[in-house]
Amino acid sequence: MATKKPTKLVFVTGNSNKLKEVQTILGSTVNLINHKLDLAEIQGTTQEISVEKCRKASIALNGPVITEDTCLCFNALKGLPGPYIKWFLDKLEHDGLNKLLVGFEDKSAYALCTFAYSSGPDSEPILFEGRTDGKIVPARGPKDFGWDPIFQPDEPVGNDQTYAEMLKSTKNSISHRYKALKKLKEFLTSQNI
Ligand SMILES: O=c1nc[nH]c2c1ncn2[C@H]1C[C@H](O)[C@@H](COP(=O)(O)OP(=O)(O)OP(=O)(O)O)O1
Ligand SMILES: [Mg+2]
Repeated sequence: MATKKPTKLVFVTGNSNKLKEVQTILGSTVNLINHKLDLAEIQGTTQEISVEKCRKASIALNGPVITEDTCLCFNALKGLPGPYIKWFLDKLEHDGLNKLLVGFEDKSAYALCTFAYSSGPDSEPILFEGRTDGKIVPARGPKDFGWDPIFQPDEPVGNDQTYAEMLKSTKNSISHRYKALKKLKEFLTSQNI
């Protein structure tokens, strides 16, 4: 039997760090093509935001696409900033995000990744979620990717490092993104895409 050609997938994102992680996690099974577009993001639930963003990307490119949305949710704040973390991070930075939790004993948080796949402009996007629990801590480690320095995941067991301090390979084995991609990959395989 001939070996299957790598799946060709267009990933619409303006974030090069996301792209790098997705490429590393998917490896050679998928021929990932990046289309850089800064898509407008609506307000609403994570699911609504993800569906709309993917729909817009699929219409813009007139073909099959994947998009990805990342939330950072503080339990003491009932899940906020959630999908709005980009703007909170931009204005408050690492220190300000820590200060949001000063009045709370509960520093727990979770990172939530949602991939959306659309087979074309007329199809309904399908979502794949991955979640990693942890806590918000004062920034530690390299500052090259978003809120990585202030998020200390509960995994691997006994972990005391932030995402930023970890080896990339460790982050990519337990991250919200890894877990969502695993589901997306299973779906693509099952659909022979
Ligand atoms: O693993 C991560 N570790 C640390 N920070 C992260 C991670 N993943 C996303 N981030 C940041 C980027 C942005 O500040 C916000 C998500 O916003 P989000 O709209 O999903 O990303 P984006 O606008 O940068 O790229 P896109 O063009 O794919 O929408 O959290
Ligand atoms: Mg965005």
